[in-house]
Amino acid sequence: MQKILSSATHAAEAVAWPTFDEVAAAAEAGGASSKGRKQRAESRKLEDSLAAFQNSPTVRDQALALYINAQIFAEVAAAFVDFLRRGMTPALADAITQPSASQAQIQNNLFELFANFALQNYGKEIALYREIVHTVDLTKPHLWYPTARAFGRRIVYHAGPTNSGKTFNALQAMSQAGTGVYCGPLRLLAMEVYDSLNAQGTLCNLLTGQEKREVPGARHTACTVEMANLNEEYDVAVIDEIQLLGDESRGWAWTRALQGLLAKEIHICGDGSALGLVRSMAKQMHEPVEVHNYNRFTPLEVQEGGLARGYQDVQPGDCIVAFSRRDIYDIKHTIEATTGQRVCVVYGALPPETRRQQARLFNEPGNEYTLLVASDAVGMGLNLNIRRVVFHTLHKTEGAQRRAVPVTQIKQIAGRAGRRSSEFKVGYATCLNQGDIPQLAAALETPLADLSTTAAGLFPEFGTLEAFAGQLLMDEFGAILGKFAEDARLEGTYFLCKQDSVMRAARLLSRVEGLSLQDRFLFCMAPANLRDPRVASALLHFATRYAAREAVTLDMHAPMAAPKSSDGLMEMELTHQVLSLWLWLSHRFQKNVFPEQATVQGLATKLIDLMDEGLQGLCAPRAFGSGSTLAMCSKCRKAGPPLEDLQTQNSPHKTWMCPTCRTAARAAHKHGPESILLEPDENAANYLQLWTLARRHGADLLSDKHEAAWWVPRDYAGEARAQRRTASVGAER
Ligand SMILES: Nc1ncnc2c1ncn2[C@@H]1O[C@H](COP(=O)(O)OP(=O)(O)OP(=O)(O)O)[C@@H](O)[C@H]1O
Repeated sequence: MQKILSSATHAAEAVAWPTFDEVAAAAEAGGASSKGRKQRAESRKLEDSLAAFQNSPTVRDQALALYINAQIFAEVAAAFVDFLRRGMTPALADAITQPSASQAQIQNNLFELFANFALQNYGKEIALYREIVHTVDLTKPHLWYPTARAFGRRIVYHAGPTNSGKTFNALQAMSQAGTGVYCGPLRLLAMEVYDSLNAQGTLCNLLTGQEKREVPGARHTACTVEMANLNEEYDVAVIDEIQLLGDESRGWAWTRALQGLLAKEIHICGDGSALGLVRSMAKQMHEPVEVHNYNRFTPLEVQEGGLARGYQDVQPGDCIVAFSRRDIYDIKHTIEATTGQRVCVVYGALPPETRRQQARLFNEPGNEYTLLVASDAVGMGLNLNIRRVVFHTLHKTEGAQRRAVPVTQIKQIAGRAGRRSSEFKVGYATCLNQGDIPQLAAALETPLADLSTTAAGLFPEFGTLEAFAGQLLMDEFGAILGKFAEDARLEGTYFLCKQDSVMRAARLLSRVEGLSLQDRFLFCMAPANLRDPRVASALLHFATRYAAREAVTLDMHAPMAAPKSSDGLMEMELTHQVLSLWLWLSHRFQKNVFPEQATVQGLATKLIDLMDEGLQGLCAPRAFGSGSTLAMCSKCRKAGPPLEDLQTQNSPHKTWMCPTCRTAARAAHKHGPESILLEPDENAANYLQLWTLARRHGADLLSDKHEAAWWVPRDYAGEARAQRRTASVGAER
């Protein structure tokens, strides 16, 4: 502020400006002199100058430096102009209207008077806003962890491509230390580390959002990064996949761990793209960074040509990567039907235990499971005996957008081929379609140094939000969060993580009364796929019971039998998600409010067993055996039933179309080519209402009821946000 006040004295040497005290005394004395009044009445320039000051965006911005925000500026500026009119001495009128001064000079001088006026008359409002601004000052998050700053830490960055031994070496350092913690991006990875350390004889606990396994005597812990305990002291901490600092939703968890862990040595593993960012964060923290560079153990080669005859050309050891659940099962079906080989599946919506079980089946030599079909979830964590990665496509459909798979992800996924611990000494990568291969080759050739993670994510801790809310006197959680995002001050190194899912939960729970701000914060932070109405209604139900001070029990029973179809399996995946949500909450609220945790855990385990069993039976090769030629959708080119099956149905059509494309074509015919696929993702609470509405408007429900998408006439789109939904292969933590 000092700077602003003194800057006001540059201008208008020609006529001396009265001081603030002189103007205030004149105003106090009961008004301006008659000359002042006369001049005020006569001089348009005087009024124009005052109006220009009051409406100037520059002045408005300058006022922010005085902590006069946009909300109160109009009021303060109007009161100030009124004050000037009351204190309009001839000297002041002359100064404002002097012909030799520019508008900017006059505004500068007026600003000095304005600053004094505001400080004297709006001190309380200014102090309040100053506090708010400081609460949301996210420019120096490393200062949020004073104990860590005083701990004398050292950062060791293990940088290299996939399959180069980074994690192995970091874990060696951790297991050899007296105490240690591993912070991983997935539950599955935390479980792998927990298992392997315990198997080696280094006792290790497991801590994820959903479970806590304490091993007596353990001095090491494997956890998911969000669960990192910043109050515990360690000799060595490992933070895996450090480039996820830049993840738009979860980046805050890596930033928090990197800045807040109390460990003498922080070993971070990643592809090297975050090195620059980590160096600059370390500089702020005054901590040294030591870099260990790694090279891949085995070569990785691109295979030209793709799969000439489609999935009939797969070979044992192949991992096909697709980006939607529906594609994964279509491919599994096609391969099993045409080749007679058995296929394992791995995708994010499967519980981690099931994914590990599928990986074990695939890795085990001598069984019939020689192939794997996976989503991008395969890119991290599992040790797999993959010879070749085959990309089904290099585009992902997210919401309404079709986007190229990012280069870092292509590298990470393709890098799974030819793992050191596997039997394959060279890894290969290719694409189903030959046309995608140049994109694949270019991605794999892109040097890691060219990919940089430029900013780290942040998300407010509850305490910060609470202080902010207290000052605003707001109690609607969604509005508080929105205002926080609006007012947050950030600088280049940091960004505020996306809040979509938290906001969605806030809207869903907005009518539940009886939740404290902290309760609401916890319910909204729970990892839950609220786009699914069943999960959304479960969250609503849990919060409502909790708010009514009733025990939050689960009225669920384990299914009697393993699922027999992909739909049946999806039902179980959803049930498992609800159980996971309940377990996550049960670890954060009192045990008596979420009772019988062990029973729910048991139910989840039973469900996982049934899913494992179901997956083994699912899509077993049908009687028509291998070698059948499958119909191919004339639009999307997905495989369908065997051609001979279609022929026996005396199908009059020479071409075949899959149910999705058929529905789309029917919708285009009925509603016009402009018809669109609608998904009500805005607020899961009104899902059923939208469904009813959409049906009433004649929308066509897609064949897969869980995909919750409808083709509707374009003019219906105004009633809800239209967006294409992809099946959830979602990321899990
Ligand atoms: N020195 C070693 N001795 C024995 N096995 C090793 C050694 N280094 C690495 N490995 C094995 O090689 C494989 C790849 O190592 P690691 O997982 O550490 O690689 P990474 O660079 O972290 O890869 P990613 O990022 O893909 O996980 C693992 O199976 C690991 O156990």
